Amino acid sequence: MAEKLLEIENLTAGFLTVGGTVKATEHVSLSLDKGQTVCLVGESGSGKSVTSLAIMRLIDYSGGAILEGSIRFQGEDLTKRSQDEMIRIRGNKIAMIFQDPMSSLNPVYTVGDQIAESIMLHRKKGKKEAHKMAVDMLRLVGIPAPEIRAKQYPHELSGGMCQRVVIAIALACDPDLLIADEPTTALDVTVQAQILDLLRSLQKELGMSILLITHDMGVAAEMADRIAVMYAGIIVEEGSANDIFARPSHPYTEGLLKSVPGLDGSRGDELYTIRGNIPGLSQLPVGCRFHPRCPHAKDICREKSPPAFRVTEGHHASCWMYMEEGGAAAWKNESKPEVSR
Ligand SMILES: Nc1ncnc2c1ncn2[C@@H]1O[C@H](COP(=O)(O)OP(=O)(O)OP(=O)(O)O)[C@@H](O)[C@H]1O
Ligand code: NI
Repeated sequence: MAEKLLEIENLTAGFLTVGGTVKATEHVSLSLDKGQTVCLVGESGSGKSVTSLAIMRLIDYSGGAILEGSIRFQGEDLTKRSQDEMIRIRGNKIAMIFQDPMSSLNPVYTVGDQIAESIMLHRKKGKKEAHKMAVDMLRLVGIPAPEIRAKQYPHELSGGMCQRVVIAIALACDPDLLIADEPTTALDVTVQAQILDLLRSLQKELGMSILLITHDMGVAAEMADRIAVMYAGIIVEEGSANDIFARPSHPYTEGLLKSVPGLDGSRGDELYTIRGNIPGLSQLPVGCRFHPRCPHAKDICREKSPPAFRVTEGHHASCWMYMEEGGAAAWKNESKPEVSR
């Protein structure tokens, strides 16, 4: 059995607003094994970042709170830790990188200084050694002429290089878990592919686990061992990447796949868009949250929220079509002809 690193159970997190408490994630369960990459995928506003902020307990600082559930990391429940204890965990065992590399770097310090700072803080090294290690880190993340680059400021580096520096800073503490929230969204496609390659090779080399947050199924296809699809604050489908791509079992997942060129086997000349928009937190529909946009919605979908049904071992989908045997096949047949093998 693979070793569990992170086990989120029933996580509900939300914000206090003038109109009362709004829940940005509800009953989210997700787990990640040692060395694994799990992708959390969904449209903008689905609650991906809130989930990562909850894991890091940074949500407490953005006007939010964990309302229910547990987050077991290496066997301890992070929801029960004090912020002082979290500071140690955040720096040393869990690292996080964000979408915009420029805003994560300090413009007035050289990149070498910034990496060295992180090394001094987390690895208790002296200044000289930390600077030497910073150059090694720059080399590790694939920056050419690292000795020279270390003495430069962020504005002297390209966006892709800055993101490599941000990754170096995150890895300076040798984390067991790296949470990457849309790490390549701000970068152009070629650089994006390079950064994803880098993350993959670093993961192999360092053995860390990655929770990768993305709205892009193409990125998930490249990176994920497992995929959790999030919609309006809940996980609507979860399974191995192979299962999700071979047999997307929630209409929302299928919509996401159809909207990416080439992923569903089509040539991508006629791209699909899921009709409508994701609902706001204060206007969540009754029943299945996806039903107003779902091409297969039935009466029950408008009335009751579906539980997670088992599609196959380790693959679940929260869609009423799974209630009756053969139901899944029923909606699949409406939208796609049977593939003969
Ligand atoms: N500080 C906050 N106060 C109130 N509501 C918030 C706050 N932060 C996020 N939300 C709400 O929580 C919901 C989920 O937001 P979240 O940032 O997790 O989405 P996301 O899936 O990461 O989207 P994106 O792809 O745009 O980053 C949204 O409806 C958002 O408006
Ligand atoms: Ni986000």
